[in-house]
Amino acid sequence: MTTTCEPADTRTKDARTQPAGLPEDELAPPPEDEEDIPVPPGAPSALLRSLLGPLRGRIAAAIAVILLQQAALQAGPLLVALAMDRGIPALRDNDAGPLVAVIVAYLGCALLGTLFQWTFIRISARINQDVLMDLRGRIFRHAQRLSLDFHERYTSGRIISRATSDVEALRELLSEGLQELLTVSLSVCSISVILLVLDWQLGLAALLAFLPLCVITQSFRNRSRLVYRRSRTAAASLIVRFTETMNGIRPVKAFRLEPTNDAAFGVVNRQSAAATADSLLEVARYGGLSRMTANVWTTGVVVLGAYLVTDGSAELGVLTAFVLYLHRLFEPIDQLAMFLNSYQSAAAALEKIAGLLAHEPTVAEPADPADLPASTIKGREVHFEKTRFAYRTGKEVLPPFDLLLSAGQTVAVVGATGAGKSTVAKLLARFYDPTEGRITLDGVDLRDLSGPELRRGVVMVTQESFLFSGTVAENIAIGRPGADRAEIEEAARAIGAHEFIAELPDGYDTDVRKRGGRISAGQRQLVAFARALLADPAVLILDEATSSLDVPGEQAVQQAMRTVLAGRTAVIIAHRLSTVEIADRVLVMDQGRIVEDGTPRELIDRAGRFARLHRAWRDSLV
Ligand SMILES: Nc1ncnc2c1ncn2[C@@H]1O[C@H](COP(=O)(O)OP(=O)(O)OP(=O)(O)O)[C@@H](O)[C@H]1O
Repeated sequence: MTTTCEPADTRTKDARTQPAGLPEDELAPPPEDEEDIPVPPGAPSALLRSLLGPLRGRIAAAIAVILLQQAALQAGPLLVALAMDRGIPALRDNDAGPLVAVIVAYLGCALLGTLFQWTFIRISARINQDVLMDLRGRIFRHAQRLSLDFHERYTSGRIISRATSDVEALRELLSEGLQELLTVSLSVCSISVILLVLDWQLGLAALLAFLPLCVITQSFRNRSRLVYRRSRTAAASLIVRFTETMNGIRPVKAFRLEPTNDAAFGVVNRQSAAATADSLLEVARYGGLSRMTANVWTTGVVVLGAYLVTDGSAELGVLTAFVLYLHRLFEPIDQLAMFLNSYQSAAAALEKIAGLLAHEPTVAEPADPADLPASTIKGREVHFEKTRFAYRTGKEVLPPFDLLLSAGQTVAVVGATGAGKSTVAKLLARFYDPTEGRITLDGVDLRDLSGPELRRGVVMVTQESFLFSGTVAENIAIGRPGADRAEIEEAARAIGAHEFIAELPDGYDTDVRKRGGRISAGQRQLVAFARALLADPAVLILDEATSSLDVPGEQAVQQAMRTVLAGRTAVIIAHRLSTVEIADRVLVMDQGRIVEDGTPRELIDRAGRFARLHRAWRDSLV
């Protein structure tokens, strides 16, 4: 029933600006519905603040250490100037003292610089790890909290790309970019001050270079922002295509979809490559322009310096230090380009992560949860009161719908495909909330029940009987976390699953591997029933698998159903009419309405829709 609603074309105008050489329709970013998740203004910066806020102390320590490292580093050329203008003249007068002092100071600074650099890397590595761990945890927790309607349109691949490739973009910024930014800004500030102190005229002439450099940087930022957004979208599309294909590997094999998928993957792969190439082109353009500006400027300053030295208004040692400092001033421009590269990529990633984290679940936990009334019996009364429901994108599936199920009743719901059977079940399991009206459990609105209370109240066993990676025992224990081995085995025995589990290579400790590859569909259903039996809910919903089992398998499942349903209120979406025989009541649905309602016997005698279905089924058995 899971659908992926991909709007026809959500490309932005800018995203359609493609580089030459590849066909335009291929390079357009794949249609994505991410525009459906608006990013509230300020959300990315608020997220960043909330991530860095708790680490304020360590960040301050990192900045202090990098300041000290810069001081040690920038002292180098000053000491060279001192050696040339004071040390060497003193040596000519047979006084080696000043030169030796300068050499010792130079070596000391180099040693301290290395030490501070090492300390900074240690502190910043811990900050990075903490931020990334926190962020990954938040994405995982939030994605789990989000409602089913969200997951139906925001594919799992996209969530994975938020938690992997987007977090990776942030990691790059934090682990390399931030250090570069701190080093570059500190070295630019300290060198600027030194240059002005050494010679204010030359210093001013050198610093004027920042005017054209700022213009070039701003233009790079504006141009690259769009390219990086495109690049993040393309990276997500790659992961989406990958996960979708691997999740659907069985239909892929069954329909020999490999060539078609190869072609489709090739398109997103090329889109991603083109986006990355565009971003690198921007970096190269920025790096080239800024370096050329810096070189032209350095030449001009050296010419001016040479003139001042000839004029006698500057010393040669000062000009030498100036040239060394100028080299250091402009050298980090390449680093700045790399920083801006990681910054833009991380900003686009942070925007997408912030959008996901700001999205609130539509099926929310109640602020003031209510408890279910105490009951002496296992089952509870279920009441759909004037319930209407429409999926986010579609027409109304349930027109005003009223249904009362008494406690302990086993109800089978039948009807043509698309009649709304699963929708009724999913509303009762509170996967969605009704658009209008309410659904109550012993008179309490499902919306007022807390998560744990709802889990005790209603459990749904879905068609796929999904098994998580882990052992068979762990899969059964999902029904009641903390259940001991005896309880797990008791549930399996009651369901009739013990025999086949005992025959598995490691019995209950057999790893079912991904999607229970090692056990059959019927056995998977039995494990799912044992899980439900252990959960012991008041209301159990079974969305019966459509796959036809062999006769012994079907009988085993029928028997297991009787055990698991005993005493509780049960709703079975019945795809096999044999299942209906264990029901007290049958509902026939058509276009979201109940068109027949009665015991199986009554409906067969009434000669209506169910009777016709039943007759056809009986005839097919002979
Ligand atoms: N997630 C969804 N988003 C939008 N529309 C949906 C969604 N799930 C179901 N529908 C639509 O709601 C209607 C009822 O679907 P539902 O799955 O409840 O039918 P059903 O009786 O259970 O069918 P089946 O026997 O084939 O499982 C159908 O028209 C279907 O297309």
